Amino acid sequence: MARSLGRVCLGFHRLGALSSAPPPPSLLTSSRSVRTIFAPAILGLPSFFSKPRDFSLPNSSWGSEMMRLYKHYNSQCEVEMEGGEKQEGPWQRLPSYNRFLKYATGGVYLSKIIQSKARLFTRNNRDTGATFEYVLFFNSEEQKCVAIFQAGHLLEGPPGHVHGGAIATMIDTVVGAHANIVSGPVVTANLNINYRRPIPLGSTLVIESSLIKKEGKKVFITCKVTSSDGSKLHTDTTALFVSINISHLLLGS
Ligand SMILES: CCCCCCCC(=O)SCCNC(=O)CCNC(=O)[C@H](O)C(C)(C)COP(=O)(O)OP(=O)(O)OC[C@H]1O[C@@H](n2cnc3c(N)ncnc32)[C@H](O)[C@@H]1OP(=O)(O)O
Repeated sequence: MARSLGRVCLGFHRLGALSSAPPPPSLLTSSRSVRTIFAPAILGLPSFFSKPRDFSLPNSSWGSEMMRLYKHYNSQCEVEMEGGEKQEGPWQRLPSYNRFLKYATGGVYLSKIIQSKARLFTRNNRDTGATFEYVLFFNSEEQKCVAIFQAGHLLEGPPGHVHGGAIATMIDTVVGAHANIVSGPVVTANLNINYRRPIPLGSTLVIESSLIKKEGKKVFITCKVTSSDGSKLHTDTTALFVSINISHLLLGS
């Protein structure tokens, strides 16, 4: 009983933190200005009991293109100054965990069994490399987010190629993270994707989002999916995000 109460309290504590007044805490790896009011819940806060796995770090399934691009951006997250001093660079790697909010919409708590099993689906495949392998980097000066994405064999749609819904998932993940940084808690209101060329399974892709404008509660973002060398455009997207209060999700309104 005490244990389950503890879990509920932890849940409320998280939500309290999410819905509290600005300024939002910056809870990513560095103290720079990335706004992460939603991120601790979306990306999953470390539990008190075990060190969570950061899924944005390389694993053995990553191919050479994935590693090359990872190193390219990661090397710009921290730059060495004259005299060996290290400073934050233009890019920030966004850590990524597999837990999500513990609550369902409709104002009803999920059953304890479902709560304990709930996971962010892009980060929940035990067969490493089989589905979504990706890492996100954010550049606050340029207002750009870049994901490097390796599409695993279980994402098949048309024979040998990636399912359109899986591509949409990755786009929504990138533009969603971007909008969240810009504006705090948001949901996708509109995602308009043009599919230009099929994506072969196993490909490494670059997904790049750019902020167009923020207008009141609305955030407009564009996004392109290209081949890893940038020579092929696979999709282009416009997206609209709308800011929400966290109670919007709890009440299912
Ligand atoms: C790390 C992992 C990150 C993953 C991130 C993934 C993000 C997601 O996928 S979220 C899940 C998918 N999205 C959803 O479930 C959202 C469901 N929809 C909703 O909750 C609501 O319809 C919501 C919040 C979008 C809009 O609610 P609504 O009550 O219409 O908001 P409202 O305040 O009236 O509208 C705000 C503005 O947005 C505009 N707007 C709302 N929806 C749309 C739309 N679909 N198209 C164009 N404009 C829209 C309104 O016209 C209004 O404009 P203005 O301020 O100029 O009058």
